[in-house]
Amino acid sequence: MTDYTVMTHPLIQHKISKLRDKNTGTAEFRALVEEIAMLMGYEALKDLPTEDVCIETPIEECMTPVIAGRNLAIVPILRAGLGMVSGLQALVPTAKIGHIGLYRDEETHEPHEYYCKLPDPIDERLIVVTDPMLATGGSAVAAVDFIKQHGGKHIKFMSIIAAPQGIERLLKAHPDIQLYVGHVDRELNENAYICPGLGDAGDRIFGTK
Ligand SMILES: O=P(O)(O)OC[C@H]1O[C@H](OP(=O)(O)OP(=O)(O)O)[C@H](O)[C@@H]1O
Ligand SMILES: O=c1cc[nH]c(=O)[nH]1
Ligand SMILES: [Mg+2]
Repeated sequence: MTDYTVMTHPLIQHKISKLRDKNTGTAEFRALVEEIAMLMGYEALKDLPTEDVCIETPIEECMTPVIAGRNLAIVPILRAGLGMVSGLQALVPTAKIGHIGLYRDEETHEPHEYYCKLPDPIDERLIVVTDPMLATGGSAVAAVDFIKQHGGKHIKFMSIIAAPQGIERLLKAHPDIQLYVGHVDRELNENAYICPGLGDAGDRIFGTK
C-alpha cells in the first residue's frame, strides 16, 4: 500500500469516538464532523506554499508570509462529504467548492454518479476531496476518476473513518494522491459497512433515518 496519513491527534480521536456513539444526535453529529474536518484540514494543508509579501503594520513595513500559488478547491462527495466543507472553508474562505454526487447501490455496493460540477479551470488548483467514510473505496475511486477526467492533477483526499480495503483500493487506483484519514477501522461487514464505524454518515448528518 502506498503511503497515507492517519490523524493521531487526541482531539480528533476524541471527537471520532463521540461520532461513533449511536446516542449522538444529528445536531451534535454535524458539529463534530465540521470540527474534525477543520482539525484534519489544519494538518492536511500544512504543505500549502507561502510567499512573502510586504505589509505595513502600525509600527513599520515588514515582509511576511501569505498563502501562495494554487487556489484551493474543496470537492465534497454528496451527500456526506458536504458535512466536512464548512470546517475547511473556515480555514480557507476563498476556496472554490465543487460537488460530485454519488450513491452506493445497496446490492452491488458500486457507486452511481448523479451530479458533477467542478470549478473551472481545475487543472492548476489544489483539490481537497471530502467524504467522511471510505468503505470499499468505490466512491472515492470514482470521484478521483471524475476529477482527473476534468483535468484535476493535485489531489488530496480526506476521510474521517476508513476501512483497510478502501485505503488499498483508492491508493492502488490513484497512487499519486495524498490520503488523510482520521482512523483506520477493522473491516467491512456483509453490507459493506465499516466496523465498528459510525453507521451511515449521510443519514446521521442530515437526520434522514
Ligand atoms: O467506499 P464506498 O463503499 O463507496 O462507500 C463510501 C460511500 O458511501 C457513503 O455514501 P452513500 O452512498 O451512503 O451516500 P450518501 O452520502 O448520500 O448517504 C459515504 O459517504 C461514501 O460516499
Ligand atoms: O460504514 C459506512 C459505509 C459506507 N457509508 C457509510 O456512510 N458508512
Ligand atoms: Mg449514506
